[in-house]
Amino acid sequence: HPDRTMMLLVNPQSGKGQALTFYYNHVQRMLNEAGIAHTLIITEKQGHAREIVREADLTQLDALVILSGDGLLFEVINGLVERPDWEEAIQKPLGILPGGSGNALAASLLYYSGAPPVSGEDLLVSCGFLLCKGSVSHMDLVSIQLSSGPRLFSFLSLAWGFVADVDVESEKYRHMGAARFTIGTLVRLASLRVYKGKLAYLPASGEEGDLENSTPSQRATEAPRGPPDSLLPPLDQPLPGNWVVVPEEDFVLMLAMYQSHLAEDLLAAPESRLDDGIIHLFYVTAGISRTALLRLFLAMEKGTHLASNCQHLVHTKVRALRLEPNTGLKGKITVDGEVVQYGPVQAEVHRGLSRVISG
Ligand SMILES: Nc1ncnc2c1ncn2[C@@H]1O[C@H](COP(=O)(O)OP(=O)(O)OP(=O)(O)O)[C@@H](O)[C@H]1O
Repeated sequence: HPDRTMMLLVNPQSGKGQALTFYYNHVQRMLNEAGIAHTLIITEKQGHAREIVREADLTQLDALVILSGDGLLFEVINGLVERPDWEEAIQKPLGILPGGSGNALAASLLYYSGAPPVSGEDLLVSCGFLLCKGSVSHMDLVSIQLSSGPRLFSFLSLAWGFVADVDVESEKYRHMGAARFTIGTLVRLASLRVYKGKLAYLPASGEEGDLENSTPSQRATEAPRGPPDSLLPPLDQPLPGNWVVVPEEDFVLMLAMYQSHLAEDLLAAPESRLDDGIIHLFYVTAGISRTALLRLFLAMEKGTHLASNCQHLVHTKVRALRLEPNTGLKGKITVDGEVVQYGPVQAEVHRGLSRVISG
């Protein structure tokens, strides 16, 4: 009898297109030796994993594991939340084996475990060990409301401006693996620009309190999937008085992170923990020089960017935030690295809503 049974979803196209090779070279043997039975599912197209997870019988499974980039896990999480039994389904332990080009969650899990940082196939093997050890932790999810469409549940990041542009534009360098972000950053630096918008947040310190006379901020037409947002008024309504409005309206980037790593070699939020219930909000205001911005990104490899005392970089811990970009100007917003509708967006952290195998 196997000790555990898992569903393993593999995106053969992720990263440099080596995920299946990784499976046959490393993962299959590791799982067999650890007594973990697994059903291998090779995803065929975008949205496939989401469909499978929405319909799957989860009762016989101990975990859902993906061998891919962060994009596939985003689909799995949102597939779970869309189920009528979402409350139970979102508790199903998730596992991640890095096969993509970003692999931010995999790198974050290794970092939380205290092991020294590694990348590429070494990261895969290390994450394989964490998976086989099998201890499970809670993981924060952040609900994301856009001006239309259902809520999204995010485990990694919400980005606007420079970082979102690099994320999207560097897609074409995917075959380079993790180096894609370095190349993308250099290319974007050459055409550095300002993004205009309004940013506000609810600080993580002090009195939070749920919304008084809580107006449900989910649209009435939306199926009630996922926990309600208790800190956010509807997107078109004013914010409560305990929110902080950022005085500047000219930005180079906004990045909200809830894991430590933005990519394998980008330690963006060194203080972040899996289930601390905190969104690390970073923004860089306009006026920063190209050199200073480059220096920040280089420092991020070691996670020392916050010690650099850059006047244009602000870091604060929040429970919720709202961004209203000036939509007259072009720009991009990404959630866990996936592009979403450009326009007003707000987010609220749901502490420990999901569970992940963290070793
Ligand atoms: N067989 C497939 N062909 C094309 N796209 C797929 C396939 N299977 C899944 N996808 C989609 O590809 C997208 C990217 O996947 P994923 O994020 O896992 O890899 P990646 O982009 O290489 O990695 P990263 O997000 O780390 O950069 C996801 O939206 C996923 O749904």
